Amino acid sequence: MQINAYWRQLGMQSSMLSKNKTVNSPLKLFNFYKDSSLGRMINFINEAVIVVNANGTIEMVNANASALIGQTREVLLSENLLSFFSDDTGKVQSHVIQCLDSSESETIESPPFEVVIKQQNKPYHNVSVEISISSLPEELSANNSLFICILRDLTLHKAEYATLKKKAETDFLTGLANRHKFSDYLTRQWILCNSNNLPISLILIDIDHFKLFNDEYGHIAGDRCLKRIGDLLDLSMPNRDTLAARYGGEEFAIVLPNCSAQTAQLLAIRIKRHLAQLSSRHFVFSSNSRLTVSMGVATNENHRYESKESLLNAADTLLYQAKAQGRDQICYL
Ligand SMILES: Nc1nc2c(ncn2[C@@H]2O[C@H](COP(=O)(O)OP(=O)(O)OP(=O)(O)O)[C@@H](O)[C@H]2O)c(=O)[nH]1
Repeated sequence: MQINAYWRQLGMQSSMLSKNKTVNSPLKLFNFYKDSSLGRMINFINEAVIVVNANGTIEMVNANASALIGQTREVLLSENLLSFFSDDTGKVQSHVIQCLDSSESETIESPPFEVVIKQQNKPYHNVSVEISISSLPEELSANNSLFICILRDLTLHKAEYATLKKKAETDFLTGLANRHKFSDYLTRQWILCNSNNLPISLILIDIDHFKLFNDEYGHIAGDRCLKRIGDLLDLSMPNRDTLAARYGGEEFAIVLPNCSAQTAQLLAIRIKRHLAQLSSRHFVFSSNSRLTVSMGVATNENHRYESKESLLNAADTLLYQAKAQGRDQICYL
């Protein structure tokens, strides 16, 4: 494909098209470069390496890069690097063009940036890649501005990051969100609900006399009890926006964005009923009484509270009111 026609097809600006840069046929250049020291060197680099000219046409490519894109070297050589990017916004294209559009005397070393590559051998399969672009010195370019692009597959890195992030946000014992995640989520949802004039509710749940349960059955049974309560809360969440978290030792919290006071109260009643059923079956003291919970429910409607901290304080006060009034009950305004 003619290079200028290619750029037009990509919708490039006419100023870019009119740049008077010397561009030889890629195949001709490939034959020229493949036996050069540069050509031999990139084959030994243990990274995916692509050399492009100022128009983005691929002039050299090593085996790692060819495997990453999922296309043979021969096919890649007649293509433009940008045609393999998945770039709906066009931001990556403009950035690459900016890097390649340097004057010939200028040395370019772009900080690495992320692009998504459409893998050619796996339809609809995209891979996130970090790319850095540097201009090659004149003696290696044979009078033709050349740029070396190093591509690093981010798939493994992203998977590891996701695993670590999940771990950092999860309570080890119950598998619910931990307090850190709860706090972040409440902050985000508080801002979102307030800016959209939507209510937001909070339920705090504290197990009654849990110390007695631990004293009677031991800490391992206590842990099992916390885990089962966590599972039940998780199963009771009405939608994906609702977040159940372990707030402290034997305390749980539920964030309910876009949820009215009435709906939050009904949910609290339902959860308490389910917990009572679970308790009657599994968590009964030798005195024959079962494990119970106390709950505080607060809702920010019509800007009742000035901050998320005030909402949290309100739910906490209501929870302690439930404790003070004899436990095993729900308090709300
Ligand atoms: N097994 C187990 N126990 C825990 C864990 N975290 C906190 N606890 C126990 O929870 C109990 C909390 O005791 P308190 O704060 O006195 O509260 P309580 O006995 O539930 O009494 P009230 O809240 O006043 O009804 C303590 O005995 C803690 O050891 C945990 O991860 N596992």
